[in-house]
Amino acid sequence: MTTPLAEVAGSNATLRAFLHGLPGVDRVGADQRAAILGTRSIKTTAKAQALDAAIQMVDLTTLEGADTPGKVRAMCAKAVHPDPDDPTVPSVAAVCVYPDLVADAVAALRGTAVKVAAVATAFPSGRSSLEVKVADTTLAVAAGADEIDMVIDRGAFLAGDYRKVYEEIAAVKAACGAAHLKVILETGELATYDNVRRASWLAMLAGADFIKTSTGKISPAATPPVVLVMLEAVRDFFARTGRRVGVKAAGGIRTAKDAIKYLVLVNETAGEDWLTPEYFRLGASSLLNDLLMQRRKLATGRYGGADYFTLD
Ligand SMILES: O=C[C@H](O)COP(=O)(O)O
Repeated sequence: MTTPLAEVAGSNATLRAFLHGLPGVDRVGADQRAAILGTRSIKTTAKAQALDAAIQMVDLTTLEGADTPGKVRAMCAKAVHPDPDDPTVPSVAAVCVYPDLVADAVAALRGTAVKVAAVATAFPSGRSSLEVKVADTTLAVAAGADEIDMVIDRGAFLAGDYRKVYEEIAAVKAACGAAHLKVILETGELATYDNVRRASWLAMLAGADFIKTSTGKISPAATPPVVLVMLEAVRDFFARTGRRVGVKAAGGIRTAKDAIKYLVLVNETAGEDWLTPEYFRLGASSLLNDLLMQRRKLATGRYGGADYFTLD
């Protein structure tokens, strides 16, 4: 890694040389380390803090073709007051919706600290022209989105056309203006941990504010070893550049137990500076209720039951 980073993106050849010059990921080592960290137990007091931290890091998500303005408004109400009977429960970080529902979410969240994230760039496949992807982003930002979750062109990435992926991310970042850009790698389609590391660096070089595992539409989605590899990438990128990029684990995260495993992974890999909604998010459509149930169980000794809370 001797090329100055400013020169790395000059051509596809320089990008390829840089990305393929990154140290290879020890697959067995990454799997084992993630598994070991996943078994770490934490004290009851730390668990209470971890549950609240996890709630504050949730991007409460609905990404269905059948989404309606009413469903988004209900989700926004839940995002602000996850448990209306318990005002001590913190709000989540953001809601995440399709671009056409941004205006409804913005109206519902006005005056609150909850951000509005929009998936853009022909989510989830990313199969459209750059013009369409930039327009998708521009419209979502104009409607009030604070954050844009874009997908990379996995076809171009897997074909080795890194420059195309870089240019798309840079163009979408420019279209974001003040909005934060989360770049979805769709790790379940990248085949190897080495590719996850390369895609992470490529996204960061192109200007990502966050790197995100998955769309939630492909299996496997977020897994602890993949998130570990991404956390190592943001840590190493920060050491090299002084710029702190966030990580969003998204897709298939359903339980408080799994959410806490990710927080342990963040703490042990990137460090506690990343343990804030500014730098770590959990993208999930149906995690919040389990976090609320476990929180209540810890406070009262009893489970409230899933039907006690409004639907995720
Ligand atoms: O960005 C977040 C994901 O789409 C959520 O996926 P999920 O429905 O598996 O929780």
